[in-house]
Amino acid sequence: MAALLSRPFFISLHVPYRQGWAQDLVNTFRFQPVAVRETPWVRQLALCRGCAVFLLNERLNPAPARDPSCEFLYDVDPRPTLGTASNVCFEVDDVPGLCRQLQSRGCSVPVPPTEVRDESGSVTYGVVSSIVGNISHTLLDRSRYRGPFLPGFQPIRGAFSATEDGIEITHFDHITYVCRRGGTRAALDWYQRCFGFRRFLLNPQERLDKGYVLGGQGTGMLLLALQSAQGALGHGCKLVLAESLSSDGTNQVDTFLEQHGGAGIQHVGLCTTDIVTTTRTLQQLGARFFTPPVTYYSQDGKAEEIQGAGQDPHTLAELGILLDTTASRDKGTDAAESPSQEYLMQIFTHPIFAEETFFLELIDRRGASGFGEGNIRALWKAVQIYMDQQQ
Ligand SMILES: O=C(O)C(=O)Cc1ccc(O)cc1
Repeated sequence: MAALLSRPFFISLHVPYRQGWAQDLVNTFRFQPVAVRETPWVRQLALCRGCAVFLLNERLNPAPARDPSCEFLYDVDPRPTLGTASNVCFEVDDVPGLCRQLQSRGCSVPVPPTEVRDESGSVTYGVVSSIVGNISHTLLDRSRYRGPFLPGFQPIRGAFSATEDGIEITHFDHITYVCRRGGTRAALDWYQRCFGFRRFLLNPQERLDKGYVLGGQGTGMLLLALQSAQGALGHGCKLVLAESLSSDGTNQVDTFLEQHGGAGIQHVGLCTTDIVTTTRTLQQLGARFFTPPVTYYSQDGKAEEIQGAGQDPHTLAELGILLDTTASRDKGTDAAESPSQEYLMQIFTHPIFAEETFFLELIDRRGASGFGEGNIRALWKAVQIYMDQQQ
């Protein structure tokens, strides 16, 4: 029996010491610090917005010995020389059973099932390595724990009130991986076989055997999408796998591989219920977003498409928000044309670390559970323009 995985409980970021990323997530994106674990060697800070939790990990001092206080709890150390998002934690019922099953399928389990407890109860976790780059998955059973976060962490109270500050972020919508060339199929098979994820079509144009190919052969990228078995209920996890098809190595996927030093998590989609207000507030706080090419809003029928969806083309153009009505509702692998009132809106931040690697996305789904072909093309072009300007 494959595991039934729900939305990630947390996504772990590992950052070099004193680079200020925690401050950025708190001051610019208004993630709230909820719990901290600090030893002389490591600092782990849980930052939360709605149900989206980032665990920000910093090594303060080189580990002198194999002692638990030198290690990151609920994770493995990817030993980064640069910022990286490397762990996605899923809550599961039976950690020992799932770890045994994964091991019998040939998976590496760097942290075997381990119990951690404090006065509020106990949790069991294990960590399994993904076959994609530096990614690992923490499998966690919190059912016996009553504390606010996890044992080993101290709660932080009253940092600021996250209510009614104009930022409506509810949960992680999807996680997009960049795979090495030729690696997406193997990643697809691994997540299907080991975690019971199911393939879904990004939009009605995608062919099941080919995947979604963006741009011409030799220039673009290949995308494949998966969702966890609970995805159909709207509480699962969506994964998007991207691979470069370019022959000259100058696109955003190749740039990620080069600057990240291999495959890994490229971006995380944060679900919002009000993308216009949230984007405006975040821009005022200093967040920087990719602006789509000017031709995006003037292309044939775009203004009508936006108006038909009940949105204002001027507002979306002013903020740089993309809107797409081609993203299909979840119909498994037999996606059909979706009614026009279903649509989604997206906007992508600039990379949040010093390198052109990891970024965030805001996504506002209005009935559409796929991904917008026009939006992905627009992001692709916007990033190409930005990268050309950086050179
Ligand atoms: O639209 C999304 O959120 C995706 O996840 C698709 C995607 C994948 C890779 C890119 O470099 C850009 C867009």
